[in-house]
Amino acid sequence: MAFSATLSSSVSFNLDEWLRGASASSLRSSCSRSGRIRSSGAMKAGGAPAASERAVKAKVPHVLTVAGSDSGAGAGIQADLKACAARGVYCSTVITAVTAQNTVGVQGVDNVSEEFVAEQLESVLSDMQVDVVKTGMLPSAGIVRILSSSLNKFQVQALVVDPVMVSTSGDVLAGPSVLAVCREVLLPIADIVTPNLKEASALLGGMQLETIADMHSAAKLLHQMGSRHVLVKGGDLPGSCDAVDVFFDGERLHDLRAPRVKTRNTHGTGCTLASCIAAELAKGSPMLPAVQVAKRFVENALDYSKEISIGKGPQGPFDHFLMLNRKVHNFRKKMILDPSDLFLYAVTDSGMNGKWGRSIEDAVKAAIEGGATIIQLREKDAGTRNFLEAAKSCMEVCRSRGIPLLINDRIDIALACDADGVHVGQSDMPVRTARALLGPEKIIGVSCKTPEQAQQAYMDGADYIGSGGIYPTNTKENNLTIGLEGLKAVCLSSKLPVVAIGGIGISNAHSVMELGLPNLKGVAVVSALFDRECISTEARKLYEVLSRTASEVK
Ligand SMILES: Nc1ncnc2c1ncn2[C@@H]1O[C@H](COP(=O)(O)OP(=O)(O)OP(=O)(O)O)[C@@H](O)[C@H]1O
Ligand SMILES: Cc1ncc(CO)c(N)n1
Ligand SMILES: [Mg+2]
Repeated sequence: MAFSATLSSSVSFNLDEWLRGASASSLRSSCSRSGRIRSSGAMKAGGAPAASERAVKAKVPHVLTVAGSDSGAGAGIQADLKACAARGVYCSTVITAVTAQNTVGVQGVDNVSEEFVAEQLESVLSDMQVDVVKTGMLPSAGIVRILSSSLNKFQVQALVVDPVMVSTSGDVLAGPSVLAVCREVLLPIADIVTPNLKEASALLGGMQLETIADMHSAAKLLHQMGSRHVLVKGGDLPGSCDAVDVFFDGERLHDLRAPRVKTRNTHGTGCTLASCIAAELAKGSPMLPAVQVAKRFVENALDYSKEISIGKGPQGPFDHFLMLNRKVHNFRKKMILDPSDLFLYAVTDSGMNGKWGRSIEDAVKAAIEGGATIIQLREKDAGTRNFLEAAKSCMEVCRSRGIPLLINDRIDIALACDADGVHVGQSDMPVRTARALLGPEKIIGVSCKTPEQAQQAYMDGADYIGSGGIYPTNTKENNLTIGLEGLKAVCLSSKLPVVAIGGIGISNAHSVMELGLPNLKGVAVVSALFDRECISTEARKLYEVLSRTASEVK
């Protein structure tokens, strides 16, 4: 477990390997039992596994948390699981105590018996290849001793000790006898110990900790107790407008500063921080970057969770996955595409808006007013910053009117403004990659000219197909016109709903829709709306044509 001190100070650490995302297990092969990292030359001399061996099984970075359950799920085991999942690391759990806890405080604690903690440790460690062990609430001296002997029996890469003693609500989770054993058996084998101010003070026999200078002294003293690295957390430091933690590696002190997020939702920050450190170590990170990444993760999650409200007590949990405060939850009624949304599909064009002196938002508002059922922002000329600002405003316009908004091509803009989805062309981001980036609930449309492309779109997980150009158009250069025959071929072979696009307007929309093709759900238009003086009037007329044709075809 002497792994990380040498990692952070050793120049022989293989940075390339780490940047490629190598897990601790791959680093382990270059660690001797004493934890010294050999040079990459020595690694080669030792012989890398054959490519075929490496390809057989992908080792997943693995953290084992030995901690208590928090029924409110803000801290403890639950925070650890969420933190590791958010950082892309597998997390197994040995539960030491079950607490009845919420945002008000801790109403009850039931310790798991020492024998059963031992049994859980044996189950996990005898079977699974754990990279890093992280400890949280260890409610009795006996449990600490059992953990220590398990760690003796089963070697792991690193040990992260979060010496949980008191919950944020002030309830005691581990008494003084536990502290004494922690000092005696855990700190000497810890790669890092992460006390908050109260815990650091208690470990140091009641030392007063009120300033950053006090934290420096505490970090050095805790290092002398055997932990290879020390992080004294200053979340509770009075009168500090930054959240300052002090890191000591035995040689240098680092003040790690982050702006203090103004929020009540800080329950579980300590557990999360320690789990993130463990997760980064499991991926093969050296210690200081692991701590920096973990601290940034906590800051980011707190900032993102400022507006969420869970529980009636003074300290709420936060959201590890940065999902819960999305305004989308308030407005979005349907999560996936309703094919009827494709009926009158309006695609914006920055050139046309420029020509008519309109903002994108005004153009979008007018299109919706006239009956557009879905909007796509296709702003090929806009700079990223301006596009994002416009996209955010359009999102507000569309959300408040219940109309889906898609972004053409720019997955980054779609993510940044939380759009409903994207539309991609055959040479843009592949649908599968877009899906991986956007998640399962976003809408993805793809342009297809042929039945083969339509089949592929379905297999790749697209939600709809845009097929064209149906008629010649100036909006898209060098665009092959597939005509009504091409559209027919795509619609007949497609399992996905189709919207026709390219040169369609009031004069010819009827000819497209009267084909009555299965899966053809509507038409997409650019110039017919946006290159006209009154967008809403044109949209209204087009909507009428489409409705009339639809009822004729029925
Ligand atoms: N309001 C805040 N803004 C930014 N960072 C914070 C804030 N509060 C705490 N932190 C950071 O969160 C991490 C955990 O520190 P903290 O002192 O809160 O731990 P803790 O008391 O053990 O937490 P808990 O017991 O609630 O799990 C530290 O990196 C700290 O700087
Ligand atoms: C179970 C548990 N572990 C740790 C903490 C520290 O936040 C807590 N409140 N509850
Ligand atoms: Mg804590």
